[in-house]
Amino acid sequence: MYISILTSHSQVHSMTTSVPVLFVIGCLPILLVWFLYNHDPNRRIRIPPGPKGTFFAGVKDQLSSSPWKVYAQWAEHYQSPVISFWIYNRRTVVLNDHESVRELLHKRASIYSDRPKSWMFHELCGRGKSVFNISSLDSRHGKYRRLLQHGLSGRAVPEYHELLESEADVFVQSLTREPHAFQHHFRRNAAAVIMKITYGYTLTDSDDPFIRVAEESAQISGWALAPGRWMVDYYPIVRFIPSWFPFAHFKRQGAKWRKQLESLSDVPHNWVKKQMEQPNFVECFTTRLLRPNADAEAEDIVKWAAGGLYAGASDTTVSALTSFILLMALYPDTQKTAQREIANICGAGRMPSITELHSLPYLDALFKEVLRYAPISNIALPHRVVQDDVYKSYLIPKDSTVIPNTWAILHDPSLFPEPFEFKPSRFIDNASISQRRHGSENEVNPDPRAYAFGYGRRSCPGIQLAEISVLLIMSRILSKFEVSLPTGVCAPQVEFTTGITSHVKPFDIVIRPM
Ligand code: HEM
Repeated sequence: MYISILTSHSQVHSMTTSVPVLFVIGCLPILLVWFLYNHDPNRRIRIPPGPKGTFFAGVKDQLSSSPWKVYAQWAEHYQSPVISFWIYNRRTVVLNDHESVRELLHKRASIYSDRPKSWMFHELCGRGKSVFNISSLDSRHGKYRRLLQHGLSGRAVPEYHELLESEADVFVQSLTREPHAFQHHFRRNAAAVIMKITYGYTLTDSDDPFIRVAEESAQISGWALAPGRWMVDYYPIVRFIPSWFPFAHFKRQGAKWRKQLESLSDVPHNWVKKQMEQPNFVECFTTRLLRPNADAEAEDIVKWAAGGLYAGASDTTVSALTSFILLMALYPDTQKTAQREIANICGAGRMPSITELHSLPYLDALFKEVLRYAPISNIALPHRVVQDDVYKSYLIPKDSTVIPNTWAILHDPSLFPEPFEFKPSRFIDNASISQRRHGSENEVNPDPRAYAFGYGRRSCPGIQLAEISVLLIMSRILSKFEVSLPTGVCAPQVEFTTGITSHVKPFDIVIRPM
């Protein structure tokens, strides 16, 4: 009976049209609940807001030479410190405030400490194992960190005091002879210290063959890592194009750079091994770790960890010291206050020893203000999140590149009142230095080192060495030289270079021995 009713054509027709209608009507309450749920701004989990960009390139063409400023403007525009957008096919999330950075990069470091993959640099150039680029999921990452922390820890750094002091003396002599070449002297000082610590190698002159090797590697790495330059970084499928193919220039270039980088990184390592065959070789980071019968893997780990030291140290302290000396010319009162403090504590005309540096609170504040005002790494290095995560009402999708906007944090007026003023006294006025070091969340003028040296499991392992090296050279300059603008020259606008490490753009200054 039931079947016979259904076989009637008209009845079948009316049934087939009414079923979907009934279905939709039945679903309406569910759809309504879904709509309300998803459009309730308090409950909806959504991707952080941000500009859409174009279909192919995303926002790539909207990023100026100072992307950190653009990110900060977008954060203001979208009224959200966490913003997101596409650069080509890569989801990028920028953290513009200290709260999101602390919560995600520090507290959830186990999932936010990976690096985004650069197919050109990591795979084609074979640099995926480098300290800076290795994946946090690779067991080598932890091994590198342990070796570096051991060689650069608070206990290890005092072993380098003698070296730092004697190289600081060389620096003072060079600056007295050629004051205009101050940047060159900063660079030589940084290289001499790190080459001795890492390889036990004594620098000959500025045209030293080891320095040339290191600079060449850094230059090639810069080209291979240039954001937006290599299509293979965004569309990795193209890596399968054969090298002979007319449009496969990137593959031929990658293979060439791979060979060059391999032989360059072997130069200092093989030199140390040769030294170790001599009875009186100089002890250093590499010799302490190389065991006589170490297997190839263990030796390779030491080689890469040592390579990370030069890469980390060669340009960063140079940037801090360049900013410092230029700012001294612009802020003579600050310079005088720091000079008075040194004269009071160490005696007029005497240069502080390394152990005296900790009794100079104004110098310490000056160092912090240089790091804050002119961050060396405005956007640190990019991190990658390895799984989907939810922060407040935002979904941070797995594989997003996560960029901490250190510049925005260090210029946030709620953290650092009058952020564009250069004012070292901000770190002395309210509380003692020790209280600030691990300050509370809502503190005003917190210690900028918590941001300037990066985040989570990727934070800079060289912080202690960097700090003492920079403070020492600053103190030598302040106690032996007077820095000023040339007579009759108005104070120039402070501008910054772009790149992984940022510098204050040089302008004319006069450096006179006192
Ligand atoms: C004032 C000087 C310095 C500053 C401001 C600085 C800052 C930084 C920053 C921002 C990062 C990236 C952190 C992140 O990804 O979150 C970093 C990483 C690193 N730095 Fe430094 N650094 C300085 C000096 C040094 C020195 C002297 C060394 C070595 C002796 C060094 C070795 C490294 C290494 C090996 C890494 C890579 C860490 C990793 O990816 O696991 N840095 N540094």
